[in-house]
Amino acid sequence: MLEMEAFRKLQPERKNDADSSQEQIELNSSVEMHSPSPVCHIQPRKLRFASPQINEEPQKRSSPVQTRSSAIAAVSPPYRKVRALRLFDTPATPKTILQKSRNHLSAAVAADVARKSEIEERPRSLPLHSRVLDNFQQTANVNPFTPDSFLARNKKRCRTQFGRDNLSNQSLTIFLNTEAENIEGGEEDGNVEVLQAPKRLALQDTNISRYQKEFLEISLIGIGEFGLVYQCLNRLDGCIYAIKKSIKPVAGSFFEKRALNEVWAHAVLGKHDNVVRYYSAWAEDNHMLIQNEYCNGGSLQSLIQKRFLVESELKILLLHVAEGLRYIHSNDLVHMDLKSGNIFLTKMPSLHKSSSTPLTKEYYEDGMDGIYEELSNTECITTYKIGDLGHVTSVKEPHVEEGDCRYLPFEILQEDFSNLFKADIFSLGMTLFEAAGGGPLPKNGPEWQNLRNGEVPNISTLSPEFNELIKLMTHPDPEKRPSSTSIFNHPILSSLESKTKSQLNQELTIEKRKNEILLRKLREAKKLLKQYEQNGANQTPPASLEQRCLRSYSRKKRTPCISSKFAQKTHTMHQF
Ligand SMILES: Nc1ncnc2c1ncn2[C@@H]1O[C@H](COP(=O)(O)OP(=O)(O)OP(=O)(O)O)[C@@H](O)[C@H]1O
Ligand SMILES: [Mg+2]
Repeated sequence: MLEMEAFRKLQPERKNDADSSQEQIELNSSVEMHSPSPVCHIQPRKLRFASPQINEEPQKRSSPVQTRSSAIAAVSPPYRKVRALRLFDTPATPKTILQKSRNHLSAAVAADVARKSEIEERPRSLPLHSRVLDNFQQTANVNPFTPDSFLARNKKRCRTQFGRDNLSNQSLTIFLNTEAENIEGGEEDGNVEVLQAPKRLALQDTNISRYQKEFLEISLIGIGEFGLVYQCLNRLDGCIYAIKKSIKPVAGSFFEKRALNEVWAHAVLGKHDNVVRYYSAWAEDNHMLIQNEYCNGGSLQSLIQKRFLVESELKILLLHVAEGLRYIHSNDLVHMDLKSGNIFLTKMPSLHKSSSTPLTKEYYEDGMDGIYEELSNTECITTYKIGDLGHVTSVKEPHVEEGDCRYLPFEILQEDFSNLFKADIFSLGMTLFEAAGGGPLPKNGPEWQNLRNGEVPNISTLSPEFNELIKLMTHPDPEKRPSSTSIFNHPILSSLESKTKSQLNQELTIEKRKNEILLRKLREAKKLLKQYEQNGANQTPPASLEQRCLRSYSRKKRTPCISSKFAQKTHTMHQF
């Protein structure tokens, strides 16, 4: 209740702090833009700001002997974002990462930055190319989510220094090993201070102007708590991308860490079919920009706002997201903000049109209507992708920045981070429940508690097995929840799991191509037959061809809608 009280108190404070223009867009929610008439779906969610008094509050932890259900009942509402602010003096004047890292910048840089920050409150762009900073040019971040970075696990943040032209994996590994050894040695000597790990490269030092030069902005497609997302065309490669631009300048603010975290996570995880693909990231005018794959189907959240998913669709959603999670978890990372607003859809036409002559009306009139229709129909294959990796953290060194409380399990709000994989499973269970029509999900109160007490209501449109699986995924005991791998192998997905999605896609494509080839052959054969008919009875067609064509023709006549059954259709074609 204290937290709720704090939350209420904070609302006006937050409004006062924000300038009026940014107030319009700085929604505590994810919003998707729909063209041509943009509609904003606002979802009140995360608490991001807190007063100093709250930070001073002693942290409330449940007694270890307290039962889970009574513990759940004791906490309401579940807003815990205040924890994040313990790092800072006040929300308005955070001890910035930039300030903290000054010791590690060269004297020239430090002096420069200090002078500039005195002059102006808001950090200014310092283009990379306009600065002559030898030390700076030899620095680079080491992504903390890569396996290499674990070699230097003692380090909280890394900024490495190595030869300009030796930026290979090998040199990086050597560097990290040396660094780790140095740190160990330093600890033995009791001289940890001297050997303290360097801080990361600040965004302010990497500002570069790319957005206008490289991209053509098409439209604003979404507004989140952290960023504005634009659909952009790359001027050079001609492809569409989603570019997420932080709403505020992040350099030197609390959000700098969040922004870099998202980039680091994307760079490590953006190579799976069920995770939004990452292309590049840069700092511009102290804003963070992330160039990602554009998902043309929008978010699951926007789909749910139009209609709920039926069980067959939910199975695909479950399969895809479980696969994405399996991949994330296999890297010892966790998402921590899985929800319908952070799952995106891509829709690809299932028909891979060949370069051959397209089927024409003639074949439609020739009784090929079913096949014509089927081949002309560009049905879409939906792929669900996990996006918004801003909360990703490593299970080995968790820095948990809690996501949306509507999807979070109780143990996370209790700061029990012992089984973070299962926290993602809980969030996925809640997402399925919401997508099936169980929403809108509560943010607090008895309903919120019931959902975390194992009392997830049955959804009448779902099979008992699917309802059971949702219950298992949202079980109050994290140990009882299935892992991403066991969900993937669950009997409910057995019909889908026997072949992977890409295998099925490939098979479908091959079959359709075969079909097109056979249709072309049929067309050619019919042409020949017509020619023979026109040339008169004196010209006898070769016996084999005549036989083949007639057989096919008669079969086609008997089954004018042969396309309705794919097997029947291919059987017919194979008569050739
Ligand atoms: N790759 C993408 N393709 C298409 N649309 C996207 C993409 N990324 C984001 N969007 C749109 O932008 C919205 C906000 O994106 P995102 O969730 O990444 O921002 P955020 O600021 O991190 O949000 P949050 O409020 O969840 O922290 C999404 O809900 C979605 O509508
Ligand atoms: Mg989001």
